[in-house]
Formats: sequence, structure tokens, C-alpha cells
Amino acid sequence: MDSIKENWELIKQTIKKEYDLSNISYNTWVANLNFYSVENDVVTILIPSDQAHALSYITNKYKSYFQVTITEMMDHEYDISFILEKDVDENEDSMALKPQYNINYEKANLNPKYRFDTFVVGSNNKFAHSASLAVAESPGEAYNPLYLYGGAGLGKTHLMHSIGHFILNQNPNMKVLYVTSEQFTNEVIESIRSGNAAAMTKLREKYRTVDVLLIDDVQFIIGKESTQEEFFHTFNVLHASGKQIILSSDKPPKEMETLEERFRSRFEWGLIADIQPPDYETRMAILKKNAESYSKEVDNEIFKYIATNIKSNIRELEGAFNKIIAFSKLNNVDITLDIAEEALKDIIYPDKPKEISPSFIINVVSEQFGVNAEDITSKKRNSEFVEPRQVVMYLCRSMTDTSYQNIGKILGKKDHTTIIHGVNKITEEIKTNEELKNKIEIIRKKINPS
Ligand SMILES: Nc1ncnc2c1ncn2[C@@H]1O[C@H](COP(=O)(O)OP(=O)(O)OP(=O)(O)O)[C@@H](O)[C@H]1O
Repeated sequence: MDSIKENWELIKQTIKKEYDLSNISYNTWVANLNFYSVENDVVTILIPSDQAHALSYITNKYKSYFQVTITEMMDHEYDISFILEKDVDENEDSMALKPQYNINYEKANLNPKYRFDTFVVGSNNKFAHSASLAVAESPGEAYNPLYLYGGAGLGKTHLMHSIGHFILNQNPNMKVLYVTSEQFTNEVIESIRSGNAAAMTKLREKYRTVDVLLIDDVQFIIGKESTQEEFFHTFNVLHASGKQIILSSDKPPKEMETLEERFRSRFEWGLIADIQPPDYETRMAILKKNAESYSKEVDNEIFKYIATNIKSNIRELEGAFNKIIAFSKLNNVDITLDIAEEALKDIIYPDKPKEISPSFIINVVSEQFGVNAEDITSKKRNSEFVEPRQVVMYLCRSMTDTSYQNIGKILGKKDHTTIIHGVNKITEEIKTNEELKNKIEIIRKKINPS
């Protein structure tokens, strides 16, 4: 049997083919991964040091691909572990710390794209950005809790993840944990439902032993009785022991009508920082930064067109740009102002009020499910893409006037019967599946906060 090392390039190519990876995904994430060792049936793979921020992303997304492919090719079961190149190069003494660093990164639940160096600072978010940096530099000391608030799609989540990455880079042994309030709620409900004391103890251990806890969209926890009670005690334990808490919400504490006084006072202990909608210059800068990963030159007029017409939500701004790119690729045309106008005609109506577009729905759903928008509109049948795709079908029907035929077209030329099936499937599923119902509710609020 040939060794894994000798077959390394073949293994990677097989993964590309079998899992239908685009050239961009393959070149960005897989091509640079090198074989390091096999010991006790564990294959260790080297990640280049300049991708340190992507360790947890690569592990989450590609570990199983490598495991299945290598096991099948070698006809022997292997486990997979990833290690950063720089950790291997360093001397023996410091190696003792490194495995912990890897584990901490994997557990932190951070999106590799959301870092300080990919965050554009403008007058709208300057204060929140400085406060986040201050907290990242001295967790537990500068401001505790840090409470970030602002409208939908303005960068709260991006800043939270940036703080997490920064802290882990500076303090590899710190335990950082990012969760959405939806994840937190589901875990609390699950451990209560199990009726098992050990499950509750495990949950408490998970949340009360971290050094940095980041909870996104905390407004969704407020009012949910047992979840908010669990959150309250977690908050107290962490705060009392000087651990850093970072929260985000759509409103400042004083404007949250149903917020009890005990929460309000705690949220106000540290620093409250708001993020406002971006001004024109910041919108242009974000669009240009976003376009850096696109291989072709884009005329400034296109950026101006988007930045002039989409003002209040950065998720929409990015979605509009992605839509123009997709439109030009699908129709095999260059990007001109006419093409941009055509591509965005369902988003930008010159004189009509803004409507909710299917592409915006796809964007929000993909973010909430943690998958790429292009996978939702692809033909891939992997289970992780099927459910979000059906949720898009369901929301397009219930939140827009788009016909079954058009939803089918938008979702990669699917037949209208597939769309009807998807819509029915979700309609039935949410009658019994609380978790999915909750998730869809949050997505709805993100799509249409009013
Ligand atoms: N200042 C910025 N620079 C670069 N990208 C940004 C900036 N602000 C937001 N974005 C991008 O906009 C998108 C939406 O941002 P994010 O998810 O952080 O918003 P949010 O405020 O958490 O929204 P929600 O309340 O709906 O969850 C993300 O892709 C994020 O990377």
C-alpha cells in the first residue's frame, strides 16, 4: 500500500472532485495544506502559519473530508488532526503550550473571515471599534461587560469575532467562547428537557469556566424564562471572577422594554457602544475591501451605484455586490452599470420603497446556518445545504411575492415542484421542531426588523 505522504496530492485532488469544491475554495483552503505525520492512526496535517486565523474554519469544514477520503483510499480507518506550521517549527519548550492553543481555537466557534484586519473603520463604528480593541487587548480589565448595539447587519458580530481572534492570538491559553443567543437558548432547553442533572452540570461547566464569553443578539434571550435565568447566573459567576463578557443587541439596555432591572443594571456596568449605519465613504470602502477577493477589476461607477442606493445595512451592501458578480457570471457578461442595474432591479427600485429580495433572504439564511450563499443556490445535495435551501424557499414564499418558478430559477434552476415540496416540508417541520421554528423566527427578524 502506498503511503499517505506519497499520495498527498492525489488525496487533495480527490477531495476537490468528490466534494465539488470550487477553484477558489480549493486554492484558498486545501491546496496549501501539507502532510505532516501519521501516528497511532492519526494523520496530522500542517496549516500554513498565515492561515492561523482559519484553523477552526478549516477543521470544521475539511476534517471529515480528509478523514473519509484517506480512510477510503488507504482502506484503513484514520483520525485527522491539524497543526499550524509555525507551531512545529518552534522549539520543544514552547511546544507544550501549542496543542492547547489549537483546542482553544477549535472550541471558540469563530468565523475566520471576521477579524479586525477585515473590518473597515468609519465614523459610524469608530467608537465601537476602539472599545472592542481595548477589550481585546486587556480582557476582563478594560470594560466589563462590553455591550455593542446597533441595527441589523451593521457589524456587531464581525467585531465580536475580531475580539475573539485577537485575544486568542495574544493569549493562546485563554478559553474564548462565541455563541449566538439561539445556540445558548437551544442548549439550555435541551439540558432541561433531558431532565438529566449531569447535562445541566455539563452546560454550566462549559459556560462558567471560560475566560471570555461572547453572546450575540442577547435580545433574543430576554424574556425566555429559564434561559435568561441561566444566563443571569452565568453572567454573575463570570463577572465576579473577572472574566470578560461581550454582548451584542439591537438596542441599548434602556430601550429594551421588557428588560428587568437586574439585567439593565448589569449591562450598564461596563461600556455601551453603538454602531450606526455607515456613511457614503465607509460604504465605498467596505465594497472595495469586499471586492479584493474578486479576481477582476470592477469600475468605480459600480461601487458608487451600490453605495448610493443601499444605505442602512452592510449585509445588503455585500449581498448586492455578490449578486452583480453572480449575474455577470451566469449570463457570461462583463460588469457594466447597465448590468448592475439589471442585476439589482429587485433590490433597488428608483422611486418605490425597498422590498425584501430573495437574494437578501439567501444572505441572511446562509449566515445563520453557517454555510456559503453559493452552496445554497448550487445543486449540491449534502444534508447541510438542503435544510437552509428549503428555509430560503419557505421564506421567499412567505415574505416576498416571488412565484414558485422564480424561486426555482434563483435557487439554481430548480423545478417548481421541488420548491413546493421544500416549502411544505418546512411548514410541516416547524409544527414540531421548536429549534428550527426559533431559528426561522430569528432569521425573519433579521430580514425585516420592523
Ligand atoms: N465595518 C465593516 N467592515 C467590513 N465588513 C463589515 C463591516 N461591518 C459589517 N460588515 C460585514 O457585513 C456583514 C454583516 O455584519 P454582521 O453580521 O457583523 O452584522 P450584525 O450587526 O451582527 O447584524 P445582525 O444584528 O443582523 O446579526 C458581515 O458579512 C460583515 O463582515
